[in-house]
Amino acid sequence: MAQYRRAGAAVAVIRLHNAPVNALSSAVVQALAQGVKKADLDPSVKAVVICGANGKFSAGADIRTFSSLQPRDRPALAETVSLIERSQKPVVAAIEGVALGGGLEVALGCHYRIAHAQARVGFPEVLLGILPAAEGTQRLPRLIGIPAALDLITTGRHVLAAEALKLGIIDEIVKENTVERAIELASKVSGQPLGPRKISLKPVPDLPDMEAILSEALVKVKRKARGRLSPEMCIQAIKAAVQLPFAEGVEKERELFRFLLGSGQAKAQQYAFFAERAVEKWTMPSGTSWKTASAQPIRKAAVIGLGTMGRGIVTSLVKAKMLVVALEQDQKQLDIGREAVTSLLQWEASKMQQSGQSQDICDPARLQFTLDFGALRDVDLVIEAVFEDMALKKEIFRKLSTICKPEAFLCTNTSALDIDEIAAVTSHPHQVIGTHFFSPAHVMKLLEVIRGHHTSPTTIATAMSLAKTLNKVGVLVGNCFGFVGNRMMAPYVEQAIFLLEEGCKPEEVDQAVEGFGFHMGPFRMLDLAGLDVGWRSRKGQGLTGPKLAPGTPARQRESRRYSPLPDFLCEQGRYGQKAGKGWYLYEKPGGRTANPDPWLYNFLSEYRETHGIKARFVDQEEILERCLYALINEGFQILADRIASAPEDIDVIYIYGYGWPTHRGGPMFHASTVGLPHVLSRLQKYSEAHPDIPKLQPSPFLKKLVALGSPPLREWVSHVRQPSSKL
Ligand SMILES: CCCCCCCC(=O)CC(=O)SCCNC(=O)CCNC(=O)[C@H](O)C(C)(C)COP(=O)(O)OP(=O)(O)OC[C@H]1O[C@@H](n2cnc3c(N)ncnc32)[C@H](O)[C@@H]1OP(=O)(O)O
Ligand SMILES: NC(=O)C1=CN([C@@H]2O[C@H](COP(=O)(O)OP(=O)(O)OC[C@H]3O[C@@H](n4cnc5c(N)ncnc54)[C@H](O)[C@@H]3O)[C@@H](O)[C@H]2O)C=CC1
Repeated sequence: MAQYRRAGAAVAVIRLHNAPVNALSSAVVQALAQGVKKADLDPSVKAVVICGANGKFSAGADIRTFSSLQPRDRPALAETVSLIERSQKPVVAAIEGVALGGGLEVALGCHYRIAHAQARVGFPEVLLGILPAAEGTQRLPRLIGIPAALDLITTGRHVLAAEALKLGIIDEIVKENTVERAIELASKVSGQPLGPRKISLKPVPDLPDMEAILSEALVKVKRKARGRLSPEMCIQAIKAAVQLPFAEGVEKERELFRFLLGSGQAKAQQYAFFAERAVEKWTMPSGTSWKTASAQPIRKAAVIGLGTMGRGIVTSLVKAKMLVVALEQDQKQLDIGREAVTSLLQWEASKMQQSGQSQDICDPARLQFTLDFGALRDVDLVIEAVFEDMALKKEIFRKLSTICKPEAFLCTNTSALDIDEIAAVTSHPHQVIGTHFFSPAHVMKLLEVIRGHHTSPTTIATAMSLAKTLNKVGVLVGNCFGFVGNRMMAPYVEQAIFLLEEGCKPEEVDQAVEGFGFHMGPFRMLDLAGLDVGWRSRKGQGLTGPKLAPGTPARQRESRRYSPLPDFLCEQGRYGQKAGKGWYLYEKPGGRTANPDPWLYNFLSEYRETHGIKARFVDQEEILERCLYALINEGFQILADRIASAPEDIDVIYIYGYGWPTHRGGPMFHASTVGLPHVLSRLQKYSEAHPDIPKLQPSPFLKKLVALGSPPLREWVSHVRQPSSKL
């Protein structure tokens, strides 16, 4: 928990010990406090060093214990941090690996801080829905000033040792032997006055425009947070550091922490933290899992197609220091792709430079642009990102099967198509897998990994490991049209469009959804993605266009309600942002500011008139419930079909791929929070009102869970019927 030893004659070393990240459980905190007291009482000890086992200082408070914390609990960690600072003997923090959250608070209680060059420090609490509650919001501003403290505490970003030194968080960087150097320093400074080293005694560095800085920060976080409480509370705590003496500031910090802890958002964000880690531990319905399958190393990869997705995928691979072959269909597209990739890599390099990281990512020797499939002979893995066209994809995979080495992994970035159909044209279907990146692929953290019927565990392990290498979160899912993410998106978008027919404006629907916390409402999202994408898919399915049977009613397909509104927009060339008009009007083609469009209002009125629809007022509650509960309902069906193996998989996909607000924990977590009987009853109500919309009819699995008394989310999958014909 915390080992106490003597180093030389006069220095005591306290080593935090709680694998894997030295989380500060109450036992660790207690042992740390005992160590500090013991050193203080021992006259032969002249100085103390605090460090962590396994090359890590500490990743902070033990998040797993938060669910059992009562809002009234006194944070023992804060008392220990004070105890360290009050020590009569100099205490030096030797920071290796990470000092995050409570870990950094412990370090700030120390009188000196030495860090290894690769160490990272930060206050990520805001990302867990809380704030640094062991006096961190009061010490950090005193140490580094208000603007830098605001940045660190409200974003939760990790800071590398070099930046931490510049900011004044640490006193010294070492390249090796961090603990030994800390022991040397401790010996050297013993006997020196400690007053100037106690951060709590320092004033917050004054600035003439302090009020303005704090108010601007508040406006900024409110705009970005979309209903998330913790960033705003962090600012209030920092404000207390400016306005109140230390002890009163600490009281305020505790009060805000208690409020956040009881808010429900903290629970959702902590669930999301563990869900992200749980999805790494994938299991196939056969029982094969991450424990037994091993990934193959990928040194050289190829990307086919350098359009919207391919260029971002290439950038991600290059950033991860892989050798990359980038292939296009003709010289013109190759030149366009090369230019796009080069500028993305330059942008990445400048970002890395700003954060003090090395930026040798643009090394041209690692990247080869070609039109020649022969250049793919020795690659370990290929990612196909050509047009969403089954015939074209099959042609490519047939070619890959003959050209690539037999052990190469063949991945497709298709957003919805059947992985098995693609795999069937190759001679190694067990090495074919879906790797569904999200746009922009070099930014978005999600990688939906789709296993086909024949995909081998090694192929899955390799794709999941690729996600990690690319600094993404891989989620393994089953094969069906749209997989998990896009399959759930379909009923959500469908409801949004039906709501327009019934009387809403696009901005009303978007505002309701954005008010819930989404980055973007459905119509802004559709305009960004391009309306032609869905139009092509609907034409392919015969829902519109030349394949549509003559005489098909305009608003019905196979006795289900259908809205031709998006088809009509596409027929008018209103493809969204790229065309300068879609559901909104933009300042120019490619413009980004969505303005309400009077043309669309007229168009909607005429459409309603033509089809005899009487426009009605739809309130925010109905907008939200119809869009979100239709999406969640599909999530239950996906669990029942065993396309996702746990609700956490769905939630992580929605948080990282579709901008679902983290403070609401993901769609399935949200359903568990509002209560399954409530979701069921609302779906029942809406499906009775709209019997021609099958996606509003409650999933039998949701009904089953309600009948079982709504068990907690972690038990849902144990109630899924086995086995499923899908697998
Ligand atoms: C008692 C009441 C006190 C109230 C006072 C409040 C005091 C505060 O101010 C509150 C806090 O400290 S909150 C904690 C702040 N710290 C963090 O958010 C760091 C979270 N961890 C990380 O970022 C990465 O794990 C990290 C960068 C550290 C490592 O990343 P890796 O990719 O190498 O490894 P992971 O797979 O993420 O993690 C390995 C295993 O460790 C578990 N874990 C990580 N941090 C934890 C933490 N702080 N508490 C408990 N478990 C933690 C993680 O879940 C994973 O476990 P398994 O999934 O079982 O393997
Ligand atoms: N655009 C998006 O937001 C997302 C798209 N996807 C999927 O990714 C794939 C690619 O989509 P986008 O990048 O949007 O398409 P895109 O139209 O922007 O780019 C496709 C590229 O493939 C190239 N290409 C076509 N045939 C080729 C061939 N025979 N050999 C080499 N290159 C060829 C084209 O020249 C073009 O540059 C599709 O399957 C799509 O469904 C997946 C996730 C998101």
